[in-house]
Amino acid sequence: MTSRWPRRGLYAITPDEADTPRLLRRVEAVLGAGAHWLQYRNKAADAALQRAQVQALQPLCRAHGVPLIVNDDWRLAAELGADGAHLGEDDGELPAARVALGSRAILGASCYDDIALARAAAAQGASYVAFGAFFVSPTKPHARRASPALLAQAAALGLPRVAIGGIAPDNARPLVDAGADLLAVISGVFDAPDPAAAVRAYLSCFEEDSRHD
Ligand SMILES: Cc1ncc(COP(=O)(O)OP(=O)(O)O)c(N)n1
Ligand SMILES: Cc1nc(C(=O)O)sc1CCOP(=O)(O)O
Ligand SMILES: [Mg+2]
Repeated sequence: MTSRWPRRGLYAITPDEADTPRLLRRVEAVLGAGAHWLQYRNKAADAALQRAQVQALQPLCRAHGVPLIVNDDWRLAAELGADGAHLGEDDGELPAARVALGSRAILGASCYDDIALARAAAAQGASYVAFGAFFVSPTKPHARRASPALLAQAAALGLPRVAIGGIAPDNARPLVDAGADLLAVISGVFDAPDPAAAVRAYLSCFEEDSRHD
């Protein structure tokens, strides 16, 4: 996984969008502006719509050289040949997902505010560990909160560290400074008045020479 895809950057996550042509237009703008990874997440869609939307997103992601990661459902990811799956605490077992998806797939694990979960996920074949929420999330206002210190603690795992939860262009840089490799964002990108400009603002947080001291 680590050699095929970028290890740093913006990890855009789709909003709950029922209209598939509109979803594709929204995602196209975000990938065209330089987002590095895409997660398909639609908590409001039934299984048929999820399947159709993953299939619709696959050629778009391929055209942009961006991996498509399916939220929650590793079986769907495996069946459709997606680039990976993201699992939270209620989404099944990482070892089974790893076997089904294969060694080259991206397998993400939610670790919330818990370094022990991250150590266990790494031992069970996760490709990255995700911590959050770092700020109040408009998408998930009741998400448990994580401290940036976790990002430094997780460095020893040797896996990309993903930060999520209420991340905006103006609060993201301290997370990158604390060790976040990928910023995972829904509303800050897709609810922005200009999503492409928002993507560029997040990407600037990774630029060494634009760093504020
Ligand atoms: C990159 C990333 N990190 C965390 C999550 C949250 O996963 P989960 O806790 O399973 O919650 P839902 O997304 O399923 O509501 C994620 N999806 N992506
Ligand atoms: C899906 C999700 N998981 C979280 C966690 O903390 O694990 S926070 C979150 C929502 C992220 O959306 P936004 O960028 O709009 O805050
Ligand atoms: Mg989940």
